[in-house]
Parts: sequence; C-alpha cells; structure tokens
Amino acid sequence: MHTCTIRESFTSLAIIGEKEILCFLKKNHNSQTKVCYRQQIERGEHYFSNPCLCICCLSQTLISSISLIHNSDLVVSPRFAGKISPLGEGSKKLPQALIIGVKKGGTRALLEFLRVHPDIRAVGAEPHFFDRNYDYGLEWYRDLMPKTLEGQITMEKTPSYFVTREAPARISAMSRDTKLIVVVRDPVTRAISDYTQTLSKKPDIPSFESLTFKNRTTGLIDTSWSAIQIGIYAKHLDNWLQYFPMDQILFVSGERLISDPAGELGRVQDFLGLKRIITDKHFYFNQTKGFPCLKKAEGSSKPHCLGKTKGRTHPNIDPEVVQRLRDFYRPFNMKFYQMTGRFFGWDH
Ligand SMILES: Nc1ncnc2c1ncn2[C@@H]1O[C@H](COP(=O)(O)OS(=O)(=O)O)[C@@H](OP(=O)(O)O)[C@H]1O
Repeated sequence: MHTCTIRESFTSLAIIGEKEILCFLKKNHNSQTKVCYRQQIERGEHYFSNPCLCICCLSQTLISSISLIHNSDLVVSPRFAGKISPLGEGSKKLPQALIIGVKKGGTRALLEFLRVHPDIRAVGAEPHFFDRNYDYGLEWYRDLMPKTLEGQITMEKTPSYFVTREAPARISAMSRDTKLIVVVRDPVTRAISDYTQTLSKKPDIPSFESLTFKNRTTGLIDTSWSAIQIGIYAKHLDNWLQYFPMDQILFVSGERLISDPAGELGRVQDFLGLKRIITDKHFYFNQTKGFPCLKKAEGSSKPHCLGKTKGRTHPNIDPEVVQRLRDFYRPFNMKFYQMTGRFFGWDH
C-alpha cells in the first residue's frame, strides 16, 4: 500500500491482467491524495470493498489488459479503459471462444489451464459483458481483450452467462461462430459450493437446509434460490439451443477436470481446433491443496495452484436434505445427459 496522487476523478474499479494489480478510485473523493491499494490477486479474483482507484500507480509496463467490475455501486469507466494502451504485438479481437458457465463448476481452473497454451490469450477477470455491462457496447468489450497474433484465440470466462436469458442472443449477435464451453459439476455439490462462497462473504445467512426449502414440512424445494436454480442445467441449455447448435457447445466435466485435468484439456483443445499442447506433463497433484496444480503457470517458471477461494471446505449438510436434492435434480440430470450425449454420472 502506498500513497499517490489521483489526476482524474473516476468512479470505477479496474483489474489489470498479467501482473495482477488492482486499483480503485474512491467515489466522491474530495482530496487529491489517495491511498492506492496494490495487491497480488489471484487471476481475476477481486474481493475488494474499498473503492479507491489510483491511476498514477498504473505503470504502463504493468498494463496488459483491463477488465471488470463487480461491486454494484461501482461501474466500469469506459473513459479509463480507453486511456490504456496495452503493450505487446498484435491487435485486440472479440473473443472467438467463451467459458459461459457454470458458476462454481471449475471455470477458473479451466481458464488458468488453458492459458498455458501459446495459442490462447485470455482476459484474467470476468468481464460480465453479456449480462451486466452490455450497454457499454462491443468496442468497450474488445478493448478489454489482450492483443493477439494471427492464429491465436481470444477467450474470457464469465460463469453467469450460462443462466442469463439474454446472453445467447447477444453472443450470437456478436458472432454466430462463437465457441461455447460449459464446465458442469454435480448440481448438488455445486449448490453447496455456491452457498459456501456466499457464507464466506456473509456469515450471517440462514443455513443451507433452510434456504433449500420453500416449506421444509412439505419438502417443497425453493427453485427460485439461485444456488438451486443454476443446477437445472437442462433448462438453461434449452435457451442456448435456440441460438447455437449443439456441436458449438462443449461440456467439460468439473469432476474430471479434477481427477484427470489433462484428459479434459485434451477435449477442449480439440474443440478449439488447437494442437494438444497441454498434456499430463503440465500437471501435478498437490496433496496439501487436494487439487491438481500447474507445474508452471503461464508466463512463469513456478508451480501454480489456484488460490484459497478455490477448493473451500464445505459445511456438513443434513444427509436427508442432500438426498432430497439428489431426487429433485435426477430427472433434470437425465434430460441433460440425453441432450449432451454425455453421461456425467452424478446420480451414481
Ligand atoms: N485445480 C483446481 N484447483 C482448485 N479448485 C478447482 C480445481 N479444479 C476444479 N476446482 C473447483 O473449482 C471450483 C470453483 O469453481 P469456479 O472457478 O467455476 O468458481 S467461480 O464461479 O468462478 O466462483 C472449486 O469449488 P469449491 O471446491 O467448492 O471451492 C473447486 O472444487
């Protein structure tokens, strides 16, 4: 943390990729000197509540891409995005492939693993363009992208796209050829993972068990609770199939991404039309973390595991409630296996 001078008044939050420096500008600031928060963050993760952007901290050499806004009272400043001229060769292109979901499916792991591939360039943070930031327009969106050379694929991941009604039409309007990737995970564990994340930010929320039911006595599940709603994959997929053919959507198993990352990455590379460069040689299983990690992260020679927010310990949930949820999801899962032609094995 250090002090510096703000030259302009912005109400925004920006994540700078690659070197992973996050700076904010204080809303309604009235002094010329502000504190600048500099922090190493996990790629794309940004749990900051103190809005103070310090533009003078942004050394040009550290800037490669700017993305994102999460906090509802903060908005991306298009003025800011336009001011940054990223270094490097090539030109910024709209993404040709997107990881559209699902929340807590393993989307960060997939993107971090894919970034190892020399023909993939990806935005670190989640741009939320096709849900929250669509009004900024495609030029704003393109400006968030890293520069790419001929033959390289531009990507981003925003897991909420999968459950956003408007997203398929909007993505199709950008390009009907966009390749879509969905990391899916057992909807019951996904829901618990989702709840665990909310709990880590708001420890006072009701129990998982009480949020699950509209009425615990009748056993009626509250399908309006987003943690439950997101896992009805067949229903969301229907919406995508109105705009995209099935062969333009790849489903990655969140479970296999953990048990056999190289196998799933092989399928993804094939789907993207890339040479299979990411193989089992790139991974090792980190016993402490309990997950596969990269032997070398992109642009580094050091081993890299995902951060503390990935692979959280889940609270124990009443087994009866878990069973009730399994029963609830079973028909939707069956439909989803049928639609995708892949058996994910969640009900076994
Ligand atoms: N290699 C590796 N390392 C760490 N974590 C891994 C990995 N592969 C998959 N996962 C699982 O990813 C889950 C988080 O999913 P997402 O990254 O999609 O979450 S988010 O929607 O972006 O918040 C996260 O969920 P939780 O275990 O509930 O924290 C992990 O189980």
